Amino acid sequence: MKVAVLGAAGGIGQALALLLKTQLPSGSELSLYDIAPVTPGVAVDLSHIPTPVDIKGFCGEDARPALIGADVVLISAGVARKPGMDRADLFNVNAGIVRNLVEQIAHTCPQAFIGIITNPVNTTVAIAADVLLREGVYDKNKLFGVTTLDVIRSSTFIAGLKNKQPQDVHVPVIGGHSGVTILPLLSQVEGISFSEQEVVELTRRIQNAGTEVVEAKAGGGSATLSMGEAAARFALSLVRARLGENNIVEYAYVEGDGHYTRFFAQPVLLGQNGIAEFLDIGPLSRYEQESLDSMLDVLNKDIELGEAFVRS
Ligand SMILES: NC(=O)c1ccc[n+]([C@@H]2O[C@H](COP(=O)([O-])OP(=O)(O)OC[C@H]3O[C@@H](n4cnc5c(N)ncnc54)[C@H](O)[C@@H]3O)[C@@H](O)[C@H]2O)c1
Ligand SMILES: O=C(O)C[C@H](O)C(=O)O
Repeated sequence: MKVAVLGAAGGIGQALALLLKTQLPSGSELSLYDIAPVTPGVAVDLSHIPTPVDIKGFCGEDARPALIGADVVLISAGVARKPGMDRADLFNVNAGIVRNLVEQIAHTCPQAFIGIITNPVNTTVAIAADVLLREGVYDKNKLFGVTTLDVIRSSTFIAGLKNKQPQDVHVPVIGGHSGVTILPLLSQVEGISFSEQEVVELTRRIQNAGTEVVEAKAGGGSATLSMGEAAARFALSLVRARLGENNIVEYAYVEGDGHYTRFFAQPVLLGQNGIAEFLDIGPLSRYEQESLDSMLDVLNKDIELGEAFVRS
């Protein structure tokens, strides 16, 4: 099993690489790529950790040497937010980076599962899909926008509020990955009930959690360590599914049946060939249904921006 991380010298990339070096199954290969010249050194550094995971680092303009034979590719290459910006402000730089890297994936490891972390995820996933489509290798069951950070944040915040163990609190988060498009389904959290005010306040906190980190870092970037953990969890689920483990369900921003928008974060059952089944989002409360209805315009515009970028 070979996992490649593109953007591996960055804040997320290094945290993710560390977690993968220590948690990938025995015999796995970890391939680190970034334009930054430090990247081979990051790999040498990690290689001194005594785990049975082989690791190599690559830098420069050409990602292909890092991608040869990759089964799973995670993309966190690109710029991150500073205070006062929203995720859409990253589009101008990150759209081109994602397009370029996905072109190289299409030519080098077209069968790989691809997890897109680079923001704005609502748009970069559409870019990735249409690049793969243009190259004739798109399989919608193998492309994922990584929204796991919204899921783990929700567990943390609710556990804190309700005095529970975070690992026991499971929260579906649907829609997309920015502002109002992030919709936690608090009505589906088992064993916990919320007042109307708690629902409104928790939903807002989960939607603004990225900004909470950006402001706390005061110009030093956005979430990297919690995202490293989230991305590792998601990547390890992809790896386990690809190796044949059953019953792995994750939430991710994927191209489903288009019932809401072309891409939508929803639960998916993973299998050896990617998404084995697109699962239903389940019953919604009135508040959740109204929130869902009112996010669709925003999400559609984010997606159209990505589609137009690839067409241009
Ligand atoms: N999906 C999510 O939930 C989520 C969460 C947090 C951050 N993010 C996003 O992830 C991205 C990365 O964040 P970060 O904090 O790691 O940023 P960072 O600046 O620390 O790291 C980004 C890395 O990308 C590299 N890079 C830039 N252009 C490249 C290219 N063309 N090829 C290869 N590497 C390239 C840089 O050299 C750098 O090492 C941002 O867009 C951020 O908004 C997404
Ligand atoms: O908020 C950001 O810009 C980074 C990331 O999308 C997050 O949710 O933390």
